[in-house]
Amino acid sequence: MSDDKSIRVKVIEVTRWAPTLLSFKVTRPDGFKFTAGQFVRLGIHGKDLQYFAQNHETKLITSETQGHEAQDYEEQGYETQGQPIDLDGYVFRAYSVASSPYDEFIEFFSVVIPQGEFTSKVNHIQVGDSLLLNTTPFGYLTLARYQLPLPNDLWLLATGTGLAPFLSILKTIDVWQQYQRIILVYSARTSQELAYQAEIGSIKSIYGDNGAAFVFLPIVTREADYAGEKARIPNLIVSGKLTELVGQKLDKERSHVMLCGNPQMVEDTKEALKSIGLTMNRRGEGNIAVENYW
Ligand SMILES: Cc1cc2nc3c(=O)[nH]c(=O)nc-3n(C[C@H](O)[C@H](O)[C@H](O)COP(=O)(O)OP(=O)(O)OC[C@H]3O[C@@H](n4cnc5c(N)ncnc54)[C@H](O)[C@@H]3O)c2cc1C
Repeated sequence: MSDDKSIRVKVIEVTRWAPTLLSFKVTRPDGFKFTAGQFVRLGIHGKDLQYFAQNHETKLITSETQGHEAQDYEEQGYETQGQPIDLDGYVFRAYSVASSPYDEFIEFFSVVIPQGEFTSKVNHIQVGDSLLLNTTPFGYLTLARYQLPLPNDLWLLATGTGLAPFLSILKTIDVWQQYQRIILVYSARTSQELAYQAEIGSIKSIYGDNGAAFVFLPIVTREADYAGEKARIPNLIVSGKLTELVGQKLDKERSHVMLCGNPQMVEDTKEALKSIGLTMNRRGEGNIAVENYW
């Protein structure tokens, strides 16, 4: 099995936020273009990861069936770019791009599911490892889906790694020029799992200076002594507390809303938004756009 869209990319940076949460940057394939908010398919194979080559126990499990060690791939190199790659044994998953379309690298923000076929391997990635990136970008969680004229406010509501497409959107200059206010609501289980806080803190000054006003509302759902907001996003909408916390009304006339992450949160939030009069976006019209992660 092979395809000519998958390109070998090299891991150039890994950041660990929490035991089950990490980000990684990979080299950007020549000519690879995407729109902020889109996702790609990433492929992983234990033979391309140094950990599996070095870890004796795991090597016993993987090497017999998977053949090569990471070193072999260093030697075969990344010059396989553009050539069909044998995809046998690779596990592919959808991943939103977290980096800006203008960046020279591509960044991803990943959960680790201990029994997950893909992420149990991603958990061990190190600088120098390689992954496959299918260079066809997918998805409509992008600004292009909305018809002009745009309303005043853009609400970006994320749980967990559902933050990724919004980071990419916030790292474009257009979004800051097209809206008057951008509100990012980011919910995680614990404060440790609220990743990218420093980056979010400086994002407006880098990409949106003189552009839209920015409100960032971090929320945790499972940490009893967290000093900030502890609530679920749908409840905040229905109770009207979101308006109070953000200082801005979420309404049909002036808001676009994008939701991304946990399907239950997406479903409940959609219903909460509909209950206050917002509508799903179809063919450019309506307020709400969504992306489910599983
Ligand atoms: C359009 C799209 C974009 C995606 N973008 C990302 C992304 O940017 N980052 C990312 O980590 N994942 C993303 N995912 C999910 C990703 O494709 C995988 O499901 C995830 O990496 C787990 O893979 P796995 O093989 O280890 O486990 P899987 O067998 O795929 O999933 C096992 C279970 O883990 C849970 N799960 C899956 N993904 C997540 C998650 N992100 N957070 C919390 N629990 C989860 C679900 O309960 C799922 O049933 C995206 C999915 C879709 C459809």
